[in-house]
Amino acid sequence: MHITPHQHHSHHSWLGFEDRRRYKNPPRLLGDGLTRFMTASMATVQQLEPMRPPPRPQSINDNVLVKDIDMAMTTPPLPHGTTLCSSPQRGDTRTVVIIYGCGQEKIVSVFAEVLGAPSHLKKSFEDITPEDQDVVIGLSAESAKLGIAARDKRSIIAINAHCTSLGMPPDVYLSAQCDYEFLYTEEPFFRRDLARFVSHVLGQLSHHEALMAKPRTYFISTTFPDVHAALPNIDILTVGSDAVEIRVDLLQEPLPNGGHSTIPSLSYVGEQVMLLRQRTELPIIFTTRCTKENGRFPMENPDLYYQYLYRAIQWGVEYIDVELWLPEAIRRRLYEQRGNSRIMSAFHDFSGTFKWPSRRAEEVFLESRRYADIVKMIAIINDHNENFELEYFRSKIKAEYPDAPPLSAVNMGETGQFSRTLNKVFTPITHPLLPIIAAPGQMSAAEINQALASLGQLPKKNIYGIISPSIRSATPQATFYEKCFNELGLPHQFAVVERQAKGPGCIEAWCNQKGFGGAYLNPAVSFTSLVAHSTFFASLNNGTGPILSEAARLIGMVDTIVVRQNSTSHAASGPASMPSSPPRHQNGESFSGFNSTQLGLPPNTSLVFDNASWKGILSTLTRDFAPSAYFGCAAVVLASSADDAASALFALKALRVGKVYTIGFKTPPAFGKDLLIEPFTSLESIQKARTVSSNGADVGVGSGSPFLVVSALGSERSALVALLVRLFGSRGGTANSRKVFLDLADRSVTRKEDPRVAAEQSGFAAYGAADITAFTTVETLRLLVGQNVPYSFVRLASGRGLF
Ligand SMILES: O=C1C[C@@](O)(C(=O)O)C[C@@H](O)[C@@H]1O
Repeated sequence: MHITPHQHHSHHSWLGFEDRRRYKNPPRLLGDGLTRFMTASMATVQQLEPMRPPPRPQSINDNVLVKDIDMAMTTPPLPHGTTLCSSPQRGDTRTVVIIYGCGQEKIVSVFAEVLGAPSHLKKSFEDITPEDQDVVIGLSAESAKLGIAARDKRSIIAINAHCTSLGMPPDVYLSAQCDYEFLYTEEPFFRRDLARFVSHVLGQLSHHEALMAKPRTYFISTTFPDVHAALPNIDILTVGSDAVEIRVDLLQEPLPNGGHSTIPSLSYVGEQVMLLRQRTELPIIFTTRCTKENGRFPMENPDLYYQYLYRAIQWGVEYIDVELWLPEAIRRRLYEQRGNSRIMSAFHDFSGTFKWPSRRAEEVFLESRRYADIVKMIAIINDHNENFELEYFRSKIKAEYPDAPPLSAVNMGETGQFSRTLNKVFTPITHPLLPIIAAPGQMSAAEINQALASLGQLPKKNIYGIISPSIRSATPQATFYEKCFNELGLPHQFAVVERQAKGPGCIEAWCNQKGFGGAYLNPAVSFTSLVAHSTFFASLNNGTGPILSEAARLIGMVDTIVVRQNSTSHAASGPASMPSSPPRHQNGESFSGFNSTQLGLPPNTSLVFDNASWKGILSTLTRDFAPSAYFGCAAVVLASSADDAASALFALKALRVGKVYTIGFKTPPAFGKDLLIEPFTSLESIQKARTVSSNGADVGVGSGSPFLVVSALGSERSALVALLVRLFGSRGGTANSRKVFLDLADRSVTRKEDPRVAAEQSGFAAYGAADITAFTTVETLRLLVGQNVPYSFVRLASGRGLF
């Protein structure tokens, strides 16, 4: 989404008269350019708040925050589960020890940089002291072997980093002894794979809770004998999937004699998992399906399953499929040792005699749930009615065991396909581009959606991109959304429409239609202005107004409007025709006084006002860095209004940054309470922040020279942004001091200086609007149509320019 900085009408000056005199001769170091900006911006930048004693930052999970917010209107809180994003956690705080191979010590500093910690090479485990807690320690594989078994596991987490490009498998002893193992290639090196791995194994990021909160989740069962074959099409294959299953039992490791081994070796499987993870951001499901359950893994030796499945946990695979027939001791061990991975218990019955309404079915469930985060039960049936028996079983389980792990249950074969359209948790899907289907009756995401649509379960809706007339080229966005709907088999229609301030083209008019299926707003609109003049929005939910997500509530800006059914009754399912303009009220002119039951939007429907941009920002920031790189750090946010800065501030709050210096806008009241915000009031204050040492007395409250610079200033301020970025850049520019610059403004239209170039020259990793837009689109589609369209597909399908 393009972020267009607002026009300001404020004539307040940034610095008071006193200050102006004081900075007539600003400190030399800061240079003339900045001085010119400060003088020039005096006329346009809003007055900064006087400094107040900053409160201590609070956790994003503190519900207290929400209660404190004064909103113009009280809105019902969003029920649990609407936030699709899990917030970053502090996670494992043990000393991270990276074991590196011969000549590979540089991987230690990459780990350190991703984690935002210093690194230090040491000679042995015994040399590690309690002072090293926040340091990433590197040990060579040779020296690590000597002490790894005896290390203090309470204070040390050992990661064996092995470069597969060197042609040797990892050392068997080290693999077995370490806590985790990171397999990587040198050329190309995928830093985002490392960031994802380490964020997962240290428990800083987890997608499981967010996935389980989604109304429906799917995973694609890949059936390739070699993952290489999947890679060219992986972006298309994974549209609509929330996870990718690697069927380890179907992998065929080539042997020198031209044949292939019955069981692929651990080192081959490790490489295959690495390859897949390098190319997809989706969580991976690691499956060793046995011969009795339609797989190829032999069953004579259950310990073999333990070896492979435990190794998958060490590789940081997100989901581990553990078959129920395995001895209890193995299932228990894997469950206990799963770390941040999740166990998917799996049960398949191919006998044709399995009955859902039986004591046995319930026993299977009860046994499965003992060591599971998700229970999967799959059977062959003979009669269509057995699909209804499964639905009865599903609802009974939900009612009788409300605290049990989610149940994923489908029937196989053509007769069972109906159940694949009804299952909501991790429905296995296939894709026409796969060599074989993984199980009889498997359907693709498009087939499931088409089936739901023809059964009236997925009514055709109108989904809008509501843009302001200033936004460029609406057509490519429409093409992109159409492509996605088409790929997913969704019946919806999409149109980009321009919003007017009032009358038939105003936002509420687009929303108040029978066939309204949701909208994104570009640019975002403030919650207060949306509801202040709208009797329609105010009339929703029996007069309590639209539901507001926690993000939208705090940010105050709405960029996504989601339609939600209030009760179990289904929406009117007749096909909605796409109007060229919203329906007019009878008297044509005024919308005041219309009520949602007469016009358009069906009764029992709520609208959820949400914000997807902050999630786009968070995903961009955590693509190449683990959340800990930001915890407690100082950040600088440049914007010409609080509205432009609010999504970024929310993302920074989620990342628990320590302190935020602001330039150009007034601290939004909602954030003043839970982020430590300090407006730059003078050149001197900038200078001071630049030079604060991170070893200073206030380490831990986010002081130290800023690690992150976020700019929401538009193209007309490019030169200024570049100047500020240089100012905060690392002087030495060593690998470990790489900082992050995030440019929220769309610069593709101007030829002005791109501040990202200046940022990269000054030791920053720089990200621009295209990245944030793509990540935001992922979130928007999840919110609007409940489907996961991976970032890589968004980038691919939207063309180079991204809309
Ligand atoms: O467990 C399952 C479900 C499945 O068997 C199916 O029926 O679609 C396909 C398998 O790949 C997967 O592991």
